[in-house]
Amino acid sequence: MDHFTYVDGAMLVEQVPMAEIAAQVGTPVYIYSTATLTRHVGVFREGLSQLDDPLIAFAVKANPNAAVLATLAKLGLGADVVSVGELLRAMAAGIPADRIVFSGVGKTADEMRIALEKGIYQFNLESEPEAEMLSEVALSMGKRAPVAYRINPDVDAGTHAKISTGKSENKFGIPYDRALASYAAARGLPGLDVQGVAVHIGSQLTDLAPLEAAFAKVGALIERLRGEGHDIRTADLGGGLGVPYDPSQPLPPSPADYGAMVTKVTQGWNVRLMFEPGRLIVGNAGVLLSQVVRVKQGAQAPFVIVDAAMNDLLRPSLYDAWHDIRAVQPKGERAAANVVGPVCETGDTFAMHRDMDVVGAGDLVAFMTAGAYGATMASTYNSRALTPEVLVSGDKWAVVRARPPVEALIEGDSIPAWVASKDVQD
Ligand SMILES: Cc1ncc(COP(=O)(O)O)c(C=O)c1O
Ligand SMILES: N[C@@H](CCCC[NH3+])C(=O)O
Repeated sequence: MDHFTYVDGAMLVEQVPMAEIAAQVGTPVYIYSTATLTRHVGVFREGLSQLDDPLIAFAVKANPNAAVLATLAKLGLGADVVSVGELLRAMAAGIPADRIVFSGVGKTADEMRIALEKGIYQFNLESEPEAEMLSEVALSMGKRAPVAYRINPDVDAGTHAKISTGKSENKFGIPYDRALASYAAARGLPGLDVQGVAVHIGSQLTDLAPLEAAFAKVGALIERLRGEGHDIRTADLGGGLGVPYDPSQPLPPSPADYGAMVTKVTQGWNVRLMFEPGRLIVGNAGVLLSQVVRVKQGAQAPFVIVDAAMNDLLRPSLYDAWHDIRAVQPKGERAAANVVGPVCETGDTFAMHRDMDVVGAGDLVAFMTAGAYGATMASTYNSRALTPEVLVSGDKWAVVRARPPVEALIEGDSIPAWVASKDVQD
């Protein structure tokens, strides 16, 4: 698989004028590559080429930027959404409702109503009370909701504990052992059309074995459900395939290997297969460009203080995630450094004792593999503005999310009269 590789100040798949973007938009700024997005969709599709009409529903949570979604919509992808906000964003970007699947343990009645009005392809239910609520909402609208149950196969995905979703202690899905009972109960709910089975065991998976084990459990369940008279027509195999973050680590399994495994395991299932890739599509299609504010002496290694922080890219502080950090114009020298942001938290650290390009104040650095779970997880902590986003396509680039004006940093709150009043009260 090809990656969004960055060589001598330019990305391999697409020439990105980093310095020009930094000068015009300012830093920090997320930059996405259309060519790389397109390539990743192609590589994933190619991996699944032995399957009959699979539905590839991009996990919007990985990158909900409107221009990114519109690019993926043009390439024919559907969407996996987990909130009404994501549903509306996906549709506004041109993804049709009949390619949208709604996941998540906490869908509210209002969210269900809107998704039913739009006519989405499938609700992935995660509990019996949720099934009962959806049935009631659908009946009140004179509709039947197309549903699958997401099963929890109790498989260890071998990834970071905070992004593992398929172990019995995780909040996701219905217990595998209760699945037959849950499906039987769902069949008795008149507002539901039970059409499928779903699974998703975690993210950034670097081994196919746990995926294969989970899919085998789905296959066995489909057979038993059919035996009990359920008309199972879909199987949603989720997302989760990992991407390379650290060039010194072995490459994760390729989409071709994944596709071969899926083709083998799902032989004879006779369902429409669905997939929910997120990171694989966008991870290596984006970088976070930042500028070095200053370099400060440290006890063991210098602190390179950059203008991006944990509020812009949370993954290193939340999961100790590793992102490659490269100088846009390397000087040919390397040394150990600690890369930190300006936020008042020790956890606002991108790298410790990292062997990296030597950089100084004013230099641009790129955080690689930042297209997935980057901007989407940003916050305004420390009253910092949300990071702007840029999309590159060939020799064109455009700001696809503007940096809010400084004034916006104090907008939104209101001070009630009793607080504003100068009167001193009790
Ligand atoms: C239900 C579901 N589908 C798809 C995804 C996308 O996962 P990934 O970005 O690892 O492909 C996630 C996130 O882990 C998820 O929770
Ligand atoms: N946010 C996580 C992935 C979570 C996937 C959502 N279930 C990450 O950055 O790796």
